[in-house]
Amino acid sequence: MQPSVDPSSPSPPPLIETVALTKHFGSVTANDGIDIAVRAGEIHALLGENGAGKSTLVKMLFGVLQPTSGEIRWEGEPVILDSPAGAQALGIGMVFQHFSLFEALTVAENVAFALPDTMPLRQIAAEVREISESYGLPLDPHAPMHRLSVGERQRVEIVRCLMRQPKLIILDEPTSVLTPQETEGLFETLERLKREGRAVLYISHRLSEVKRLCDTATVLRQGRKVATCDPRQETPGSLARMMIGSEVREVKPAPAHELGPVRLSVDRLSWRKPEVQSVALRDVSLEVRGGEILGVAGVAGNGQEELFQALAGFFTSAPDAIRIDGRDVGKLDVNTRRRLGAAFVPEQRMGEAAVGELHLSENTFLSLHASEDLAPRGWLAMSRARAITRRVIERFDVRAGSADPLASTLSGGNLQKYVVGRELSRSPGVLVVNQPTWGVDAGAATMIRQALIDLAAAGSAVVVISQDLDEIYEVSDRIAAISHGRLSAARPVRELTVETLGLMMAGAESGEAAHAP
Ligand SMILES: Nc1ncnc2c1ncn2[C@@H]1O[C@H](COP(=O)(O)OP(=O)(O)OP(=O)(O)O)[C@@H](O)[C@H]1O
Repeated sequence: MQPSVDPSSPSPPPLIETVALTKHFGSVTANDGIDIAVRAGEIHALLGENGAGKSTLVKMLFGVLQPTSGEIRWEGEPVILDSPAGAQALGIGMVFQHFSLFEALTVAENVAFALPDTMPLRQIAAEVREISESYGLPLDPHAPMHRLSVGERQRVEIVRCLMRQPKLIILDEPTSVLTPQETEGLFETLERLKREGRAVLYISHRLSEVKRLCDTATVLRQGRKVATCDPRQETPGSLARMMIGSEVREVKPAPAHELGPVRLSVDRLSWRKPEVQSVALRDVSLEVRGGEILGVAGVAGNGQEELFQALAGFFTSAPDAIRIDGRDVGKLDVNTRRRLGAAFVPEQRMGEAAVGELHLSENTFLSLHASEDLAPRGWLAMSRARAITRRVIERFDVRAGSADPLASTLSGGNLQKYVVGRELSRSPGVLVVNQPTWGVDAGAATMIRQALIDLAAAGSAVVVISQDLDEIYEVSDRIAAISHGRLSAARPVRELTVETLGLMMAGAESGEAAHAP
């Protein structure tokens, strides 16, 4: 006999639920009594400003961090998630923002590392192919990792996660590294996972994407839950208001100003890093005058990193291939270029721009000791480094648990604010910045972009390398595109449509050449 269904029976419990979940780091309360419920078959956004507590919450759900108090329930039952392996065994998968893949291994070999049992590599390769085809995540299981684009690497992480058949998939800012086409592809995959009855917990600062994709949103502010809503009923503006508690300001364009002389120039620079996976720079030339911002647009992996490294002096070139304020600097190292008034913000905030194990003042010292003379006659002027750090924290609203925290204890977006603020603190004559607002919330992104515009308006030459086309259009006076290591001629922003820029990013020098037969 069929069991009869009682219409008054309660709906199934959420797949995962937290009750008063709390996490303290010393005196910092990163999560304060959070209740969140994620149901099977929904895409649930987790929103909040930088430092609101999103990463802390998902790390507890994946067993990386242990709660100070509160409860996690899985399918209605209290559970203790004391390791990622334990979370995975229950059916929880996570795709982190920073991938953990081995360059020298193939796709299938990388997947093999994440699997609990020993499965023959041939079988793994076959399953990778099957999953990648059925979920619209095209991958060659035998491709070496170092050949893969950022988007393809993320697919490896997702396929690796799906191999375990998770019921809940957590994604931390998955679209920040993707091209618009790759983002579309990812959304289709997530929709399919939802149709299969799996749940997706999705951290993002891109509110228009959240509105389009997600069924529910939980909003955190300063460690507390402030709202649960249906983002489809909201606007990006109303979501931002819930996160911040006030309106997001708009970027103000620079007042009309005269351009000064050329402050940064590159003349026919060609270069290839010894590493196999690097992109060769080919005959790159550019000029930036005082008072202007040159935006460099491009899909990740087209030589942006190499261009940044060339300008910052991570490697040397012919003396006159790069000039700062009329001086040949091609042979000079980064500190000497800094002494000449240049400043640099690399894409990798942790590792390249900041050392996690050091306090912020020590990081300030490391980066500015040459340009700010913080080690006169061998004395370490740490009190000056601390004073600079205090000013940066204040001006850029860096939210931290103490006056001089370890860099590793800052949330990703707050560390980015510190790094950008530190480099801007000296009002450099030349600034080169790679992905200035990566991982920062809408309010902080506005503040950083405004600071770049104000710096140029005061007479500096600024190069902004960014994958975010909205950002490129918002801050730049002229835009060039980088493709396969070649930089197009720069065009004034007013004359450049997104379509033309798209063609330039695809390698057509003027944007029209792509139409040629
Ligand atoms: N290991 C730690 N030690 C001390 N404080 C920490 C540690 N990890 C995080 N915090 C603090 O906890 C708070 C929440 O950080 P969390 O990384 O969860 O924020 P977030 O919402 O993910 O931010 P973002 O959008 O910038 O990534 C921040 O104030 C951060 O400085």
